[in-house]
Amino acid sequence: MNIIEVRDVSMRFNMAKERVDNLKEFFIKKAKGTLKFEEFYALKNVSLTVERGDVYGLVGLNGSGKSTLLKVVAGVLKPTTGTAVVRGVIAPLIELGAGFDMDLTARENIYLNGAVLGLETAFIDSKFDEIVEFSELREFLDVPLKNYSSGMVARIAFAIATVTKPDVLIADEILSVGDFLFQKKCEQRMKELMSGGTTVLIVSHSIEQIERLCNKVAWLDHGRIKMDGPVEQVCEAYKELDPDAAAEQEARGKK
Ligand SMILES: Nc1ncnc2c1ncn2[C@@H]1O[C@H](COP(=O)(O)OP(=O)(O)OP(=O)(O)O)[C@@H](O)[C@H]1O
Repeated sequence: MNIIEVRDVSMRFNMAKERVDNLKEFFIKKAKGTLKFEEFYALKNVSLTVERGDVYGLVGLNGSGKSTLLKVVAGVLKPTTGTAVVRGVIAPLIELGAGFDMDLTARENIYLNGAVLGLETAFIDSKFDEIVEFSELREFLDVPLKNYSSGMVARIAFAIATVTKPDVLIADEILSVGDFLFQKKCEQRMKELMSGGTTVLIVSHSIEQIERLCNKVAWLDHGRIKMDGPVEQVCEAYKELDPDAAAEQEARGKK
């Protein structure tokens, strides 16, 4: 049974061709019709299916469209064409700090972020200690999040998102900002969730991590799926990527 179905998704962004320094200038140019945009496709005809229980990895060079695809699956971005369907409750860990207010303390943010994820206050009350234990940040609970390091924010975000046993966990590189001990702990919790039936869609630049965690992988290249399938096969091919060929291809793409 497919829990995630992405069908023929393309995502177009309009990129400004010239620099506009302020809002006033933007509106004047807009009113005059002199704003120039260049269309850019971050994703082009992407289709993929994730089955219940899969741990699905996305790999690809910088700018290949991995985060954009995760955002489309999480419903944060509406694709220009195509559809993305997820059958179940999603816990998105997409952008560090999304769903947090940096001026509030960690304690307040646990409730705020919980509410953003649709959790009841009574449920957060009952899980509060578990979240704090997992993130190992008890002594910083009353410190505003703006004074946290990125790894500390990731700890809180991961602890809240995984306290619910979601149907689908979507994680974008967020684990990479945690130290190696915390990464281990996150992987352990992900494995627990997976054995409880959670499906995982994860982006990582660590091929070792992808090989350790995933059973299937898609390799994105300039917004298209270059290859997908069993983890060994795709990772082997991706690791073979010749840096000179990649640079040449990159240069051709920019022309
Ligand atoms: N909101 C946006 N407006 C314009 N262009 C965007 C926007 N978001 C992403 N892009 C462009 O889309 C392309 C794909 O970006 P994306 O963040 O999905 O890549 P990625 O594979 O996750 O890269 P990385 O490995 O560097 O995180 C990039 O060229 C990026 O500049």
